[in-house]
Amino acid sequence: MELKEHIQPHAVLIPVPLQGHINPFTHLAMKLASKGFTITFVNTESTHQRIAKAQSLKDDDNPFSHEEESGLDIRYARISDGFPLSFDRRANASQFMIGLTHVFQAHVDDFIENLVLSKPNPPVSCIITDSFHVWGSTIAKKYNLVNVSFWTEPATVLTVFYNTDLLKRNSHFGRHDKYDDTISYIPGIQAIKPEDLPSYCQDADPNETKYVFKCIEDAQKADIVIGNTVQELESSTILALQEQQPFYAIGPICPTNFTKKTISTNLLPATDYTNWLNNKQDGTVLYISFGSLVNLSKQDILEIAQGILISKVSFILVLRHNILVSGERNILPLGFEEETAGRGLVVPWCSQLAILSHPSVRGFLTHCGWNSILESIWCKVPMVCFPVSGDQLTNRKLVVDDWRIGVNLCTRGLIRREVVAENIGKIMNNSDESRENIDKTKMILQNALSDEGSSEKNLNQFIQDMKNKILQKN
Ligand SMILES: O=c1ccn([C@@H]2O[C@H](COP(=O)(O)OP(=O)(O)O[C@H]3O[C@H](CO)[C@@H](O)[C@H](O)[C@H]3O)[C@@H](O)[C@H]2O)c(=O)[nH]1
Repeated sequence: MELKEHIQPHAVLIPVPLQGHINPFTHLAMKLASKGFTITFVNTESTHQRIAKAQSLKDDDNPFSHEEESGLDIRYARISDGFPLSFDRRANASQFMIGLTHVFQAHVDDFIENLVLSKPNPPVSCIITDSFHVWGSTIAKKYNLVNVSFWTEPATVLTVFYNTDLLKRNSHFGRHDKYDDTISYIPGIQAIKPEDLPSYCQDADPNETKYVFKCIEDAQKADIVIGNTVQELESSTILALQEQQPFYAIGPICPTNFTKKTISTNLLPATDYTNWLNNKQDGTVLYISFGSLVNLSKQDILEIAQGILISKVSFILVLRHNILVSGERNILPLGFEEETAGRGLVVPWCSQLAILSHPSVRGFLTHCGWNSILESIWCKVPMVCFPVSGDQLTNRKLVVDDWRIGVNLCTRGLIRREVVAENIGKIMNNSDESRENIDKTKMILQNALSDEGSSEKNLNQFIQDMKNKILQKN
C-alpha cells in the first residue's frame, strides 16, 4: 500500500490567460514546487508569445528555466486557447469569453489526455485550475484527478458569490432601489452595502455575469479551494466558507523577497524606473496604475490628471495604450507632460513591485485589483482607491472601511479633480490613519508567511489533505 508520505504530487496548473491571474499562478507554482511538488504549468500559446515578445525570449524558452536550474521541478507547456494568434482577444472580449467557455476545454482535455498517456514521472495526480475557468470539475473527473480551484480574489468576494440566492431572496441582486440598505445576512460578512458587492451582483454586462456564475458553479464542485488571502484578514468570512467546502488561505502569493531575482511574468515590456526614483526624496512619489484589464472613461482620466496637477505631487502614472476602449492615446490634458516635466512620468507599463518597494514611493492610486492591494500592503504603501468593476468594488470596502489602509476617491460616481487632489493630499501628507494601519497589516501578512504562521500552516494542511485525496483515488 502506498503511504501518504511517499506520494509526490504532480499538479497541472492552468491560469486564466490574463496578467492578474498569471502572476499569482506563477508564484503558486514556485511555492508548491519548493514543497516537493512536480508542476506542469500551462500557458496559452497566445500568452506565451506575449511573454516571449515582452521579455525578448526565444520562442522555445521556458520562462521557468531559472527555477528549474535551482532544483524546482516545474515543467512548462503551451496550448491553444482555440483562436488564431492574430485574433485580437481584447477587442473581441465577448467572443473570446465564449471561446474560453466552449472551445478551450477541448484543448485542455486533449492536452491532459496526452500528458497522462505519456506516463510522466511522477504521474499527474491533481489539476489546479483558476476558479474563473468553467471546466475544472469535468476534466478532473474524466482523468480521476484531485480537483483544486485557485481563487485569486479575497474570500469575501467568493462568499458573496456563494450566497447570491440570499441576495436574490432579499432583492439585493441586480438593479434595485435598495441602495441605502445594509446587508447583514451573508454568513461570515458582518455588513456590506449593496454598492460594495462585486459588479456581477449589480449591473455588470449580462454575458460577463453569466460567465462568472458558470465559473462559480464549477468552483463549488472542487475538492479543495485555495485562496490568495490571509486567514487573519478575513477570518469570519473564511470560517463561513469552510462550512461549505475545504478552503485554505495561503496568501499573499506574490514576490516577497526583492533582493532575490525572480521570474518575470509581464505580458508587456516593463522598463525599470529605479534611476528616476533614486533622484526623488523618500516618501514623496505617488504611483498611479489601473492594472492590466479595466477600461476607463476619458473623463475619468482627465479628472485624475487634473487632480494630480492641483496636488503638485511627484508621480509615476501608468497609462496602458488600451486604457480607453477606443484605443485613443492622446488623452492627457493639453500641456500635462510639459507642466509636470521632472516631477512626473507617464509610462505604458512598468515593473510595479520595483516601484512600490522603492523608498521614494509613499502612496498608490489604484483600481483595487487584488494583486495590487496585496503588493501595496506588502510594500507598506497606503492607497487612494478608485475601483472600476468586478471584485474591485468589494476590495475597496476591505481596504478603506475594514482595514483602514486607504482612502476613497469615489464609489463609482463621477470623480472631480478637487476630490482627487484632496485624497492624494491625505495619503501623501500623512494626515490620516492609513500609514499606521498599513504597518500593522503588513505584519499580519508577514507573520502569516512565517514558519508558524497561518498561511504556512494552511499550505501544509492543504498538501496533507490533497495527498489523502490522491490516496483515495488510487
Ligand atoms: O504597470 C504595471 C501594472 C500592473 N502590473 C502587475 O499586474 C498585476 C495586476 O493585477 P491586479 O492588480 O489584480 O489587477 P488586474 O490586472 O485588473 O487583475 C484582474 O484580476 C485580479 C485577480 O483576480 C482581480 O482582482 C482584478 O479585479 C482583475 O481586473 C499586478 O501583479 C501588478 O504588479 C505591473 O507589473 N505593471
